[in-house]
Amino acid sequence: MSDLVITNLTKKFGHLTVLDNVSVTASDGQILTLLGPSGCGKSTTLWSVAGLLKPDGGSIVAGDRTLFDHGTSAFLPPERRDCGVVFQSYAVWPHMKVRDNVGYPLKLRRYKSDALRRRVDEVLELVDLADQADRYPHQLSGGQQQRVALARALAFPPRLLLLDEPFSNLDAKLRERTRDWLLQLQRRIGVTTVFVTHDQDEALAMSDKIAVMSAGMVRQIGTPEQIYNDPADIFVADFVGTSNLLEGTVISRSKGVLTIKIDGLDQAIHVPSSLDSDGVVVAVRPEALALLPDDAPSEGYEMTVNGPVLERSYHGHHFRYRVGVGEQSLVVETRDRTDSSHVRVGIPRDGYKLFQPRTAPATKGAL
Ligand SMILES: Nc1ncnc2c1ncn2[C@@H]1O[C@H](COP(=O)(O)OP(=O)(O)OP(=O)(O)O)[C@@H](O)[C@H]1O
Repeated sequence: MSDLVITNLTKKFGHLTVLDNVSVTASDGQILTLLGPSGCGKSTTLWSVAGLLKPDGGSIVAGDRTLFDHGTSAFLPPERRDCGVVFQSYAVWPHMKVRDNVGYPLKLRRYKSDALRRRVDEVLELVDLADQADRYPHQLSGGQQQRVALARALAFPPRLLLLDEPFSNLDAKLRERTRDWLLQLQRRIGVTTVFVTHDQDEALAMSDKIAVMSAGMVRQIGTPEQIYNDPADIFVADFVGTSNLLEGTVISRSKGVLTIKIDGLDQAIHVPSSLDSDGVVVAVRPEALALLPDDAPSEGYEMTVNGPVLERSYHGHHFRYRVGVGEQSLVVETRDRTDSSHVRVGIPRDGYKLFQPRTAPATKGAL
């Protein structure tokens, strides 16, 4: 088992910089998730850790072993890194029985047949596939094949478990069950894990730590709660979960308090902030908003806005309303039902965050 320390990792494909000084760490036994949109460099980072790609700069250290260090030209070949890798496509061998798939890495390491059989049985037990050992992959469901891939990754106890979008091919229900199951298993064996996904729900549910990436860079590193509740910039606020992003203009500032006019509304709000830009974006989660009667008092809220209900839909555990705010709109998610065509939306004091427009870092304060 190992800590993982990735420092200033850089990778180019031709002129395209795919990783731009990526630095991130995982403590022993943690699940570190690389989260970001397609093409942001998640898999390139993971493959660099596995040794399937050679970066152009930086270093990767796992425990007391340097896997890669550009400075000293160190590059440990993949077969000596002891990484268990699981890909989205399972990549199990169709012509081999389950037990032979799982035993393959042990065969490569010249395990004697008794020890090999014992370890294969042990790992199949671990992934709940003991009764499938003598079947072929095509006789198994997608979820079971994914567990064969996982068993193979765990057969020779890895220092690092690397999971590249492992649930993508599973349907929604199975995906959720497999995710819960994998989380429990990871906790039991305690192997340091790097998990790649573009699915924010998966990232929030699975991780000790999330690194949000975009365009080859790490935008924010934090616990799931930190990432969700205190996003560092608009990109993170928008990518992780749903955020309303209301654009506004600073009309005056005095002693650390900004007066802001939300575009399209006459109304001004006064908020403590050290932002020095002329424009601002108010980011607020749909579930943080309150839906009030049109004439409700505004006390207790930082801001209330009145507007027409443009859309409404029912989602089982909540209703979702889109409320017009001048030219903009706010999505409100609440258990409260209303049939009114015009409502008042309350934005609570600790329920929003101010950003400079685009990608500048956020001010302190809860979202
Ligand atoms: N072998 C390669 N040659 C050229 N470009 C590549 C190669 N591998 C990846 N890229 C490019 O590098 C960028 C990052 O790819 P990467 O697979 O790491 O992204 P990702 O975040 O994992 O995306 P996805 O979720 O779609 O897999 C992409 O623009 C991709 O097209």
